[in-house]
Amino acid sequence: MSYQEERFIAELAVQRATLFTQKVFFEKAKGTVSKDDKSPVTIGDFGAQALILQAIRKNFPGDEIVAEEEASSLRENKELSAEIWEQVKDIKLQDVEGDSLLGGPIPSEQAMLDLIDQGKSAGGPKGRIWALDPIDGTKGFLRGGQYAVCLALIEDGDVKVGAIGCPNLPVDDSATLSVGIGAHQAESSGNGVLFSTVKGTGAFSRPLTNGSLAASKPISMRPVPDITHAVFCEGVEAAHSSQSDNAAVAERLGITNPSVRLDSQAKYCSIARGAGDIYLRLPVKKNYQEKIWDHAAGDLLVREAGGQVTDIYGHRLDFSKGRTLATNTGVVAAPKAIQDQVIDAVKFVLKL
Ligand SMILES: Nc1ncnc2c1ncn2[C@@H]1O[C@H](COP(=O)(O)O)[C@@H](OP(=O)(O)O)[C@H]1O
Ligand SMILES: [Mg+2]
Ligand SMILES: [Mg+2]
Ligand SMILES: [Mg+2]
Repeated sequence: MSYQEERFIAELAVQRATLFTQKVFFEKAKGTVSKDDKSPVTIGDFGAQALILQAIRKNFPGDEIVAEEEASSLRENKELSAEIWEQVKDIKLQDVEGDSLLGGPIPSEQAMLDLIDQGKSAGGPKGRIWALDPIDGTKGFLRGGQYAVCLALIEDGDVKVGAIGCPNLPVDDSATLSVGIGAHQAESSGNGVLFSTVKGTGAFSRPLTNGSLAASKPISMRPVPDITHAVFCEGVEAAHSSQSDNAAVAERLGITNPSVRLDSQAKYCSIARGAGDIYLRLPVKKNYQEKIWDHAAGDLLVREAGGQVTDIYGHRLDFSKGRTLATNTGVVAAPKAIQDQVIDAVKFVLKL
């Protein structure tokens, strides 16, 4: 199977949802509510999920979907639901054919809520399962930093297709990243990248547009002949990944370059295009299980760009265990040639 149709729909759906998130990004009030686990969700997360699930349901009605958000809190919060609908109802690509391929405008507020609730699959080892993170890095989104719209197709536990929209990453692969990117910078025309990949075909990027897809170009990780010159990409939120253990691993490897800190799967995207080399996500809480939607697309993108992605023990991420990576702990992503060296340093620091 070539997955060309899946890839095209995924790219276009992510592009349209990203347009929506950008609109919310520049609003002062983002309709933030706190979920049961105390993490934030916004108008941007809910709306992007509705738009992408509409596109999947229209084009691949038999597939299952594992998505991060659900609509129960919105059904009780009529005001927020109405606000989201107000923002979602007019979203369309300036490409009539493409927009109708995705299902055109969502017909009603009720239809929007029902779409948001279409992502409750339990996941697992069999069949075609889409994994969606409508906004990854919601805290970055709220801070005015990096965030990403992430979609992957998993078939029989194996990631086959990935598409990631990063509205605040520079189009230029080698541009230096500013982490505390403000609304002013984010609005500049040089930002907004759509990454995509199909297993066995390499990794690609293109500028995000508000219409049809721009031309894509292949990307790859950069060679690291001397590991002491490598650059880490790591998270901003200290509660999601241990920054002190990360620093200890860097020291063990002799790396003195400062880390590039950014929220979301923009970290996978950055190392996949050679704007950084190593991404470590070292556990903070002992029993935290990583979510499949936080990693599926990025895992394939990095591997297709010449990297390896494992957990802290060196085991490949296993997307067949349900909604979480239940058998993995943490993430270590690096160019293939140096991955073993990085794992050795991680094991040393974490005393594994
Ligand atoms: N204790 C924890 N350890 C690791 N990841 C966590 C976590 N608590 C929340 N997360 C996840 O971290 C993601 C953001 O990652 P990062 O810090 O790399 O930007 C969040 O995605 P969302 O923003 O989609 O909720 C959330 O799923
Ligand atoms: Mg979240
Ligand atoms: Mg996420
Ligand atoms: Mg999210």
